[in-house]
Amino acid sequence: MKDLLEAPAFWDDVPSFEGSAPHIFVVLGASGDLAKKKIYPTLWWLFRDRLVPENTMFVGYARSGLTVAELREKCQQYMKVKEGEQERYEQFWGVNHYVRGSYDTRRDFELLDQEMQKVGTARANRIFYLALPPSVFDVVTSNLKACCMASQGWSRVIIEKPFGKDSESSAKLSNHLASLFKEEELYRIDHYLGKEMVQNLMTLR
Ligand SMILES: NC(=O)C1=CN([C@@H]2O[C@H](COP(=O)(O)OP(=O)(O)OC[C@H]3O[C@@H](n4cnc5c(N)ncnc54)[C@H](OP(=O)(O)O)[C@@H]3O)[C@@H](O)[C@H]2O)C=CC1
Ligand SMILES: O=C1O[C@H](COP(=O)(O)O)[C@@H](O)[C@H](O)[C@H]1O
Repeated sequence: MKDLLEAPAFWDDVPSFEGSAPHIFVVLGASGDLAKKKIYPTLWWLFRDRLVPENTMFVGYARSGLTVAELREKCQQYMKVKEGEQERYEQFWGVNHYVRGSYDTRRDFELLDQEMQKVGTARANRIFYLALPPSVFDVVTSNLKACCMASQGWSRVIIEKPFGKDSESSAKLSNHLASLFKEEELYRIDHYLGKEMVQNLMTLR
């Protein structure tokens, strides 16, 4: 598995990296801990290394009334900006936007959709990252489905663990998501599986 992931030929052949297509990456819960410590730093490093399509916009969404400058300040200590990267770093924040809104109000998701229409084109692909407590996964995904799907491009929803707290709540979440999205539109992430120690479990055993 590790060999496969590391083989350059594997990545060279990936057909779905749409380098010139416009993309909008939305961080829901942008004001939170996961967003500042993991998501924005990772987005910055991908942007810095030109591993996201050139024409990508980022939109943060949360109930807190933040400006992009305030969001930037919250993330600052985790971004690890090195010498010589400042110009690219400014470019990164230059393509960032922020929308204030609640998780259970449809009107706010309509406004998020309007912002996405403003910053991107109709054919932009949309990626939604739920950096949110599991208590709002249901209502947020319902509102995304109702108001925020890409009109011409594709849409994807990414959820960070936990996917429920027992088999019943996990099944409930899975059924809810399956009622809204096709399986290929969903990504479930457990960043711990990317940790070196976890990846070395096979060797350790
Ligand atoms: N922090 C981490 O390192 C990791 C987190 N996770 C998972 O990621 C998700 C987000 O975690 P994290 O960022 O730490 O969480 P936070 O508690 O920081 O929540 C993220 C944002 O969600 C909003 N929020 C918080 N509590 C509630 C609530 N009760 N109802 C509605 N909105 C709320 C807040 O934004 P606002 O008030 O502005 O709307 C907050 O900034 C969780 O599922 C967590 O388990 C997984 C791995 C690591
Ligand atoms: O998933 C989790 O991640 C957080 C952060 O871990 P980090 O080592 O990547 O900083 C961790 O605190 C939490 O216990 C774990 O469930």
